[in-house]
Amino acid sequence: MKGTVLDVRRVGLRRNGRCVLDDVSLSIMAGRMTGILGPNGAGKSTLLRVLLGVLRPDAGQVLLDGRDLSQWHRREVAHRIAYVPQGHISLFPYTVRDVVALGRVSYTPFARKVGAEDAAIVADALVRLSISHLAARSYTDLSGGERQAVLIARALAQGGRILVLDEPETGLDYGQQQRLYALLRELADDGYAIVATTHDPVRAAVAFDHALLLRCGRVMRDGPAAQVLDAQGIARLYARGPDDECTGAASPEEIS
Ligand SMILES: Nc1ncnc2c1ncn2[C@@H]1O[C@H](COP(=O)(O)OP(=O)(O)OP(=O)(O)O)[C@@H](O)[C@H]1O
Repeated sequence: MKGTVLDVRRVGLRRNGRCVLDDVSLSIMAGRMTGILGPNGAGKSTLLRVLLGVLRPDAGQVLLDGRDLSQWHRREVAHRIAYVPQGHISLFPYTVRDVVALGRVSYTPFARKVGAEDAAIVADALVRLSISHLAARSYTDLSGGERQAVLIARALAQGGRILVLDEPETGLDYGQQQRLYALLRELADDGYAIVATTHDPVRAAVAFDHALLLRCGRVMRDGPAAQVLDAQGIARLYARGPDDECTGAASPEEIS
């Protein structure tokens, strides 16, 4: 499909003998914000790890720019896909500039210091996130929202055009969430492919272009966010039911 940068095709994955993803397909497209939603244990984080190439599917495949993800060198993947973890707290009091510079590690030969070009890229990322004033501050002293901005700056400095975020709004107040989603929209409008898990279906219906609803490792719905996350879709996604223990799964439903 035109604009597809990551193509998840009928992926299945077992962990410790348990099926955690079953026949999951999803197209991640440039310029689009894709949300992955589902109850606890639905397989959202597992799917993100498959997208990042950290977990390899047992069935199906993931194509990055048309080539199987497992065939790419890790460094090449790092230059294309950046991960923004959830509520990350560093144990070391690195400065904000140093944390963002970690995005350049895969470009820097071993033991070489960050060069002038890397420093300029780091500075640009700080400007983009409006956090240049924090550059010399210790990352460990920042608020949750500031840390989130730093991690997104690090992802931008990494140079990839695919951003994968794990529950990015966690711990942010309403205003910070609004600003976060406005920023992600700006990035998508600039051509970035944004893919994020979230536990907020009401916001996701408005903020995302596309949504994949997972239940028990299977796709329950997949389509335009506002359509799949209507009242009925949300109710079905989070309803208690016989598949609460994930012994069965809802039938997939295509919405276009
Ligand atoms: N290493 C593992 N071994 C066995 N089962 C696992 C392993 N990792 C994850 N699982 C199971 O896979 C299922 C999906 O987990 P996952 O973390 O992807 O869910 P999630 O949708 O991200 O949940 P949450 O919303 O709670 O973060 C869960 O039932 C989990 O217990």
